[in-house]
Amino acid sequence: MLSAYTGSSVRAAESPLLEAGLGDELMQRAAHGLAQAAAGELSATGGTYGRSVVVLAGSGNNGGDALYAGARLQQRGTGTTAVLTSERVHAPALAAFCAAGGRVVALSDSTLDSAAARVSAADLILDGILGTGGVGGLRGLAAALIERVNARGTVGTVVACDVPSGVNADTGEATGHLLSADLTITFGALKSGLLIGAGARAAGRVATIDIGLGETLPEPDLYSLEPADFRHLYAQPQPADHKYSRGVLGIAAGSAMYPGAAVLATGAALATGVGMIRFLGPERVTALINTVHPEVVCSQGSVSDSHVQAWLVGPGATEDPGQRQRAREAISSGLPTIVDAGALPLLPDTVGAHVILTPHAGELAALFERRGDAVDRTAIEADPAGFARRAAQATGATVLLKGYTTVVAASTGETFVQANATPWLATAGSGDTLAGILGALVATHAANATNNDAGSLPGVPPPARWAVLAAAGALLHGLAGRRAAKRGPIVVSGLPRHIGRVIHDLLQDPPSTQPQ
Ligand SMILES: NC(=O)C1=CN([C@@H]2O[C@H](COP(=O)(O)OP(=O)(O)OC[C@H]3O[C@@H](n4cnc5c(N)ncnc54)[C@H](OP(=O)(O)O)[C@@H]3O)[C@@H](O)[C@H]2O)[C@H](O)CC1
Ligand SMILES: [K+]
Repeated sequence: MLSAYTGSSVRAAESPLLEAGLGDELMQRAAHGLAQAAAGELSATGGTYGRSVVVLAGSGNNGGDALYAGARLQQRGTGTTAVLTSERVHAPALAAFCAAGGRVVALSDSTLDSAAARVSAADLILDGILGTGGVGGLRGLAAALIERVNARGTVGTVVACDVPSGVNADTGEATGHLLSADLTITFGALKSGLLIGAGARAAGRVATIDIGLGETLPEPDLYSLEPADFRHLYAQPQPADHKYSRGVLGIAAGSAMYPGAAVLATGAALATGVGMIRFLGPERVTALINTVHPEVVCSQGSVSDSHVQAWLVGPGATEDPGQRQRAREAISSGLPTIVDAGALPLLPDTVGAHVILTPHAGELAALFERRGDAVDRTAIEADPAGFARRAAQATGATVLLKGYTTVVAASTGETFVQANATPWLATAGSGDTLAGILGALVATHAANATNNDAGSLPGVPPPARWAVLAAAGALLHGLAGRRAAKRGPIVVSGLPRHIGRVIHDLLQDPPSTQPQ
């Protein structure tokens, strides 16, 4: 499991060390790590000697890190040019850079175009314009430079120093022009903004350099499950198990208008592995489920008459009064319940953490609006972790917010971010399969909760266990999507096949499915 910290908390962790006079030491460690990583990138594409490197250096310590790293690369034989984007610059770092033989270009209206051309043609670019001290997107000459560079394109590798400049290290928000990185080398601790939203998209591969903050770091701001975590969270069948002890999932999904959502959610739940599924719905939908998934027990009955360990309600069930009634009863049943799509508007004022909401940004905006808290969808997309937390706190539920990166917030504040998905999963029916996966994980967990520790990870407090499971579901869904997309566009009804294969791979030691 990865732990990430806000830029502000890393700065706070640095401050006692800075007060103790260790500022230069920290910066040298950062610059060493950055130069090593940059040299590695150059070596992989033909070596360091004679290669052209451009250092984009802003006014603060981020520019200082990049200039010191540039000096080290120059000493290894690169031809290095620093483009200073501000009149202010970290003076000792610039002196070291010049002493190593680096060339310097001060950015001005008259040098903008030639500097942009140089950046575009460089073998490697170190982006040190802004780090954790940045406020808002790039401005002034720095913004104009990046706009021109993006218009020309880059031929070399872009390595971001700490964060891609202009990305908010706390939230991942990014406004204005941004130079997307191939690799981000971040210092002291992984920054939250590199895991979420625009920051995650701009960061490329991310590596963390230890600069000795160690004990001074506070509790993490965000967690992210890795493939190796999955087998500690998945309740594997035991020899004494039978279909009831494995967990029974109740599903009330689909309607005459949207029967397909029920098929997709049920198929994904079956592929995730569950003892039994009891399916409730109108006759037309149960007939379809019986045909497509003959192992499912179907009826037109009620929630209170169905003995299950967990519920999944809502996919494709928008207009159907019977399905709405079942959703209401499931939500108030006290059993773990996945509340998706058409069931979201039926949520009472407050629920417990065992109720897992699965909105996308538009559905979350509607949820806030129903509670008299008008929030724009784009605001949610810009700060998904902040709004998922706000929704979890307001409702008491566990909130899984779907998007390019999926965020899961526990009502107690612990937050998970999973960036395992592929844009190919942005297709109709994808959310229904995620809901099915979650339903199966929660039902098997509920059935197994007393005899194993599925759903608990060291370091994550027990109240967040539903959030951990939901994050595991997002991980599985994302990896299954990636596997499916290897053969081109995803056909969602074929996803269950990949879910099964990914589970098989994740349960190996070590897991053979790696994030790509
Ligand atoms: N503290 C340490 O010893 C270590 C820091 N590390 C690195 O330092 C950065 C954080 O450095 P800091 O100097 O605090 O901030 P930045 O380098 O990010 O730059 C802030 C200055 O940039 C200007 N600014 C702010 N917002 C913008 C913007 N939107 N567009 C353009 N310029 C902006 C502003 O200066 P002005 O003169 O313009 O007011 C800020 O002062 C951290 O990210 C690490 O890379 C190392 O980790 C080592 C230890
Ligand atoms: K940067």
